[in-house]
Amino acid sequence: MDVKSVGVIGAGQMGNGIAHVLALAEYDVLLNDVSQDALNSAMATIEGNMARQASRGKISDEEMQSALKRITTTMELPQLGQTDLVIEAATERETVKQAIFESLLPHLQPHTILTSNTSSISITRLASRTDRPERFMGFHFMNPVPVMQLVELIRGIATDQPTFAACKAVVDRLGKTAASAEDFPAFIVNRILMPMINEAVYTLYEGVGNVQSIDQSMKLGANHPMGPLELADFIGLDTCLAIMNVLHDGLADTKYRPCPLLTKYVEAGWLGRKTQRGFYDYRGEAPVPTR
Ligand SMILES: CC(=O)CC(=O)SCCNC(=O)CCNC(=O)[C@H](O)C(C)(C)COP(=O)(O)OP(=O)(O)OC[C@H]1O[C@@H](n2cnc3c(N)ncnc32)[C@H](O)[C@@H]1OP(=O)(O)O
Ligand SMILES: NC(=O)C1=CN([C@@H]2O[C@H](COP(=O)(O)OP(=O)(O)OC[C@H]3O[C@@H](n4cnc5c(N)ncnc54)[C@H](OP(=O)(O)O)[C@@H]3O)[C@@H](O)[C@H]2O)C=CC1
Repeated sequence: MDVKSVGVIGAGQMGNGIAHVLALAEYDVLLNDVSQDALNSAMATIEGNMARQASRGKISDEEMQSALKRITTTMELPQLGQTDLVIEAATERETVKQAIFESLLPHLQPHTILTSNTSSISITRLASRTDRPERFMGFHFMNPVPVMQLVELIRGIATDQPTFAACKAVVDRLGKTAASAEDFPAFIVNRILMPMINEAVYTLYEGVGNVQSIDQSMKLGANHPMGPLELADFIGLDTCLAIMNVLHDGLADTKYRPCPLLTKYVEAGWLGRKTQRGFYDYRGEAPVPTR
């Protein structure tokens, strides 16, 4: 199937990045969120990121202008029923995702492929609640979407080959690299990355190091581009905790138990960059460690 139009649900940091790269690859994009503020700020972010790419000669001004014209925003979820491919990128909570698919189903064209950008949740289980488990997949971008090369493609137990091929063709047209992952909790990248981040929070919780020494150690000692706590703030501490809970529940192994300090930050509403406070405080000129 030839995908021409894509609906993106959730205009947070992932949804805006996904809309950005799809529009530059000449797909028509319909971006949806429950909040008009989120849609407005997503468009402002996309414009700012494209302007930076244009200023560095990565894209031309014409490419930027025509990409921006290809993105339409809407708070009306049913409108996305007209698209060929839907990528759900709303909050990492299974009940939220299920409710979205339930509301969207009556409006879908028969051929529309449904996908989720979930970081961890079972694709098979999400698919089983829809009318098209064979045309349902995990389509997992990495953050920041315009920069990161990888997209994990996750087949549910029922996903058919034409659906996989259509999604792989989209990844190819984006100029990104697809990695196939089996449908088990958190797939490949987060199965490995998130326990490392959780362990960094335990290292902080047990006083082995402070925020600065932990991040500096992993940057200078292991050549990571960001320290694990800086990366956790970048991803969102609510998302990190949600992924750890999926690993813990899904694999029933105590080695995945979320660090109580991670839970405490989330309960405080200190979710990282998106709320201006997490392991660092971002409200001043430079980030300041909170521990
Ligand atoms: C949780 C999940 O489900 C899965 C995940 O996504 S896990 C998270 C995966 N992501 C990571 O691990 C990211 C780790 N961090 C990094 O790779 C780097 O720190 C980074 C790429 C984010 C930034 O790199 P940096 O060298 O420190 O900063 P910076 O120089 O500002 O950025 C590098 C380039 O990316 C661009 N860039 C950064 N963020 C961008 C964005 N949101 N949109 C567009 N371009 C962006 C910059 O403009 C810059 O471009 P040039 O090379 O043209 O100058
Ligand atoms: N952060 C990351 O590094 C990565 C995240 N992901 C996954 O991508 C998804 C989105 O994450 P991220 O962008 O970081 O999260 P954000 O919190 O930045 O954005 C989520 C957006 O979804 C909106 N939303 C919530 N409910 C609905 C709904 N019913 N319909 C439409 N929009 C809704 C939220 O609105 P409001 O704020 O009003 O609730 C918010 O704007 C998650 O599944 C996450 O696991 C995947 C790869 C990397």
